[in-house]
Amino acid sequence: MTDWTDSDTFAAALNRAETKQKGNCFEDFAEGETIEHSPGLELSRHGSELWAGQTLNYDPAYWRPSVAEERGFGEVPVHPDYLLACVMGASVEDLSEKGGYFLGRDDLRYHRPGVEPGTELRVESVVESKAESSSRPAYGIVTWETTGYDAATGERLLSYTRTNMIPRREPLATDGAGEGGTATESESADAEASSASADADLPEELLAPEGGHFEDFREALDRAEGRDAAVAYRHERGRTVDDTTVAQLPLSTLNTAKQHHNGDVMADSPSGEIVAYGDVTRSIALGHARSDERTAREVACGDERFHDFVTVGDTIYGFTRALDARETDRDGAGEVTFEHVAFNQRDEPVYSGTRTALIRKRN
Ligand SMILES: CC(C)(COP(=O)(O)OP(=O)(O)OC[C@H]1O[C@@H](n2cnc3c(N)ncnc32)[C@H](O)[C@@H]1OP(=O)(O)O)[C@@H](O)C(=O)NCCC(=O)NCCSC(=O)C[C@H](O)C(=O)O
Repeated sequence: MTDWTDSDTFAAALNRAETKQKGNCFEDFAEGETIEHSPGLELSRHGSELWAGQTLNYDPAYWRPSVAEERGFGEVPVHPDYLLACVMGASVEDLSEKGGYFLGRDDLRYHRPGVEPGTELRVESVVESKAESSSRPAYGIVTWETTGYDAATGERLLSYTRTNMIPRREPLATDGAGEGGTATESESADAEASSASADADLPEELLAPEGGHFEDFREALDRAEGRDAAVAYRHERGRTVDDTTVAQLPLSTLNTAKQHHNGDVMADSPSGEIVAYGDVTRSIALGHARSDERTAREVACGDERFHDFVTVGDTIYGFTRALDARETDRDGAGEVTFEHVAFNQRDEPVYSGTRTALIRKRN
């Protein structure tokens, strides 16, 4: 009788057995196709608190009923970054579980402020475009528009477009040119020269707002007006990425991308180990920025890019540039647009994106 667990027999069995595939390759997506994702989870207060706690997002409106009520929320809503991760999480199995880099996201919109725990999600994506990658023949580049709905009412909660590199089933035939690899010496020399001259490109003065209210951003932007100055500052906090942030947070939002939990597969990838989910990196940087502002509501994000891998042991810091501050007809708040950059302990940017939020005024 065959001993299937004999090591040679088992190795042969593994070699011959078909692997039941999960996820989709580049070839599986058709432009214009609509993909209805499996239902995903019911938003929970526990999940929201886990996400917000681990990413240092401590705005009490997402923790305490009395503060939520003061801010005009019916009950304590789930944190917007957790909502985003849950919408994206439900889409990963169909869109990006095969692996490949999360390159960026555009046009993130929060359609309903204050989404309550207990809301069941329905998530849908449309394949917006597909392109070959000229630098990486083993991958293609796919952009989807994803929308998360309240399953009970059909109301849109959040939407965005995101772009990933997605493995091809069959790598493109190439002449070997442009396959990536390490930077040549002359490229490295160029990089050094450009870094040396980069400081010269910065405005003469980098100004920080006095406080975190709308008026503080308006006043700092007014001060910078007409001068060689920008409103740009860094945040003191850092968060070292650990097993919880790398694997637990994405898995708790049903994100099955192997990059975050399968060290065996990732040992053969460019990072050599598991990497942080882009939305964890982003959420930590936004948490640092929000800790230095009086946020009333998240409005939108755009031009989000993931510049480099984050692995366990890396520390994520935040840098913010205030771009604009506008009066609104909303009582007690004005609208501010920022650019946020997450960077690691080597001062290398790992994420950047713009964000518009309603910022409370001084009473
Ligand atoms: C991904 C990188 C390794 C790429 O770096 P680099 O080698 O410098 O390449 P390029 O910048 O030239 O980009 C390669 C090609 O990709 C196209 N590209 C890049 N960004 C976009 C974009 N926003 N939209 C469309 N196309 C884009 C370029 O044009 C190039 O095309 P081509 O020349 O034809 O090949 C590096 O950036 C990197 O390491 N980034 C970090 C990635 C990361 O860590 N992401 C987060 C973790 S993974 C994750 O979160 C997965 C998630 O759970 C999920 O399921 O999605």
